[in-house]
Amino acid sequence: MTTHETTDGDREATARTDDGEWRIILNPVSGSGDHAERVESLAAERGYTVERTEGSGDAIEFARRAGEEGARRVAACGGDGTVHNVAEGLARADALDDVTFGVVPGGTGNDFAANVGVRSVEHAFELLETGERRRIDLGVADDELFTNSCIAGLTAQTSSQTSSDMKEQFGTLAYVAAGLKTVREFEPLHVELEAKNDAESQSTTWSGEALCILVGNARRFTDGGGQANVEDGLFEVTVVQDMPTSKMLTEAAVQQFIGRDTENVTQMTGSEFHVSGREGKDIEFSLDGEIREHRELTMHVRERALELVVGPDYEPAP
Ligand SMILES: Nc1ncnc2c1ncn2[C@@H]1O[C@H](COP(=O)(O)OP(=O)(O)OP(=O)(O)O)[C@@H](O)[C@H]1O
Repeated sequence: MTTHETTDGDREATARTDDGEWRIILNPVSGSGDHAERVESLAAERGYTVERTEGSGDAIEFARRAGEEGARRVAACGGDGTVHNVAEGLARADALDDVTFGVVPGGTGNDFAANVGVRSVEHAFELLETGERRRIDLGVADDELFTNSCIAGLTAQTSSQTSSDMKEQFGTLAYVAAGLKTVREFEPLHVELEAKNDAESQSTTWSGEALCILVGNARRFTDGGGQANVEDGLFEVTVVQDMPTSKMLTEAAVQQFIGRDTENVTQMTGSEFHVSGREGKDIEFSLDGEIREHRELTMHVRERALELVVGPDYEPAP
């Protein structure tokens, strides 16, 4: 039994069905699809419950049900999309405050797991028992949660084709340049952007033609300290302005050399971020790799909204 504070201060008792064990929502087709049996057997040894998804909406539904049934420990096993969907399902059940969240990497990129120091399936199982718990920020894009990042533009289409190693090794511009090579035609985004920092009543605006907009909550984009701090209540936003590919490759080299951003790359931070297209067309956004379309989008940070099991290498702002 736990109690919840209601808005008018009354304490409301809620029956919960916590049995103290983990409930793992498993995407059996993520990554190379060879993790499911291993995960099920590790879970069975420990008496954890595994729920296998059978279709694309299942992870959200299973997580929502877990939240409604009062599960206290819920883990997502899959890639970034699975983590995204499980967090979203818990939010829909209004259960984020009541749950400890775990990540078992079983996807292709596993960016989120890597960012929070979870190295492998076996490592994840060790951590579920003994790992440190931290409260991390979540992003909200209109009504949908994201854990890692919200990306618009070129990289929204290509992020799934570029490994996270590559992003880390070569930095944002090289990553974007690599994206350009894989897409024959790409129209830059004509956008107006505004980042607001509520705590400091500051706002930064940008308008122009962007190749991509990277809004990071936890994701590592550049090797020069460009990772968003996942506990500071702020997004780290990187905007890459449209420029010829040849220039981009030169800038990528410069960026690599000086370790910070260049003329055509703008950085902003804020607890709120607004993107609006100037051409009345929908813009494709990748929320943790899940593609959505919006004509405009408002994002805000839910500061320290989720208790997460992290690995020993975890640092909020490496
Ligand atoms: N049983 C299933 N059958 C088909 N699709 C599924 C199933 N379960 C989940 N999905 C879909 O799989 C996608 C999530 O894949 P996920 O991102 O976790 O793996 P990945 O793409 O291999 O890894 P990463 O995003 O880390 O590179 C979601 O879009 C989800 O809807």
